[in-house]
Amino acid sequence: MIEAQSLTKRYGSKTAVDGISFTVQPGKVTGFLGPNGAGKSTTMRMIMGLDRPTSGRVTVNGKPYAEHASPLTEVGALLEAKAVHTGRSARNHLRALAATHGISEKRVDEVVEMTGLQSVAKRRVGGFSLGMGQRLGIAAALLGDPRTLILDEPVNGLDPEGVLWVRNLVKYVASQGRTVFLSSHLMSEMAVTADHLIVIGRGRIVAEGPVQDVVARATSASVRVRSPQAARLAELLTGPEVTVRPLEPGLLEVLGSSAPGVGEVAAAAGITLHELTPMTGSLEEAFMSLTQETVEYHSTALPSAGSGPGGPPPSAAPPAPAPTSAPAPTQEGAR
Ligand SMILES: Nc1ncnc2c1ncn2[C@@H]1O[C@H](COP(=O)(O)OP(=O)(O)OP(=O)(O)O)[C@@H](O)[C@H]1O
Repeated sequence: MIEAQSLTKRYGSKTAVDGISFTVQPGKVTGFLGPNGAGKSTTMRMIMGLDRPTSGRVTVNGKPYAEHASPLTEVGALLEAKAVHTGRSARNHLRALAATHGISEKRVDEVVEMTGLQSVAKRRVGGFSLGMGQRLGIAAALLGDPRTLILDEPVNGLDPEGVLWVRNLVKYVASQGRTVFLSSHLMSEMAVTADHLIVIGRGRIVAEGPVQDVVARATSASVRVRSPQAARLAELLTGPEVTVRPLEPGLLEVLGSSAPGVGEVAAAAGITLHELTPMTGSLEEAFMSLTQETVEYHSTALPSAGSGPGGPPPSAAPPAPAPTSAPAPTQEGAR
């Protein structure tokens, strides 16, 4: 279990983490979300004793990290989102780490195999791709078979197989009753991986709870209903608390009612339905709505594909220098 009480970190005049209190429970995957610069990495570094809180405290399994006699078996962490640049091979890197913590060579082989590094275990880590470096970082985090796993952006740079593997790994680790705390900017991945969420913005907690609750509170549910008598149905449904929007001929979006409610109204009026679908918001929508006030690093909207003189943008690169009238992305505030 990780427990933070009024945890605060200031760098000069910048308050990176602003008096947050939270508990990360064992037995579930807790996702840590927030826009760039929200304070996620700083919080994780304080948990690992790599940054000293300006005030407040954070403990892992009841003690500050540094006070654990055998920290690697207590907490495994991946905090650097880049490969370790070293002339050592991956296996030797893990062996060295294991040796200083009294961990067996057998465990080194186990984590090499678990993370899919067998074929490159003898290669110099310096030549690793981002994804292989991530796998090595995760292997190091797993080395002590820790009760608590902290992963900062673990899927960054991983291929789809790697992303799926991380998802299954953290779910498995949590199912063993261990504590898992991970950050990611990939909302779709977090939605299918985490059980519980802590969302921060500008160093403060803006939402916390089970994933479904966070999404339900921050988005509005609606009902999609398809009917050959859509206009008549819209008339009957519309009321002080119910809004109906036609999406296309014969298809309505109903806000303020439920699928059973819409079905009852239709049945009472003898209206035929071809579709009745409850729609819930996505985690991405919830995240945008929860953090819109706290985003420090804003991007400007890009022109839609094909609208500029050069046609669709050639790649995902930002439009700098701008080929159209769109200004280049701005950065507010300094990191
Ligand atoms: N060593 C440091 N010195 C000064 N400011 C720092 C330092 N480390 C972090 N900050 C600032 O603290 C704030 C929080 O940074 P942090 O890296 O914790 O955010 P984050 O949520 O992990 O962001 P990202 O999603 O971009 O990784 C940022 O404004 C950052 O610029």
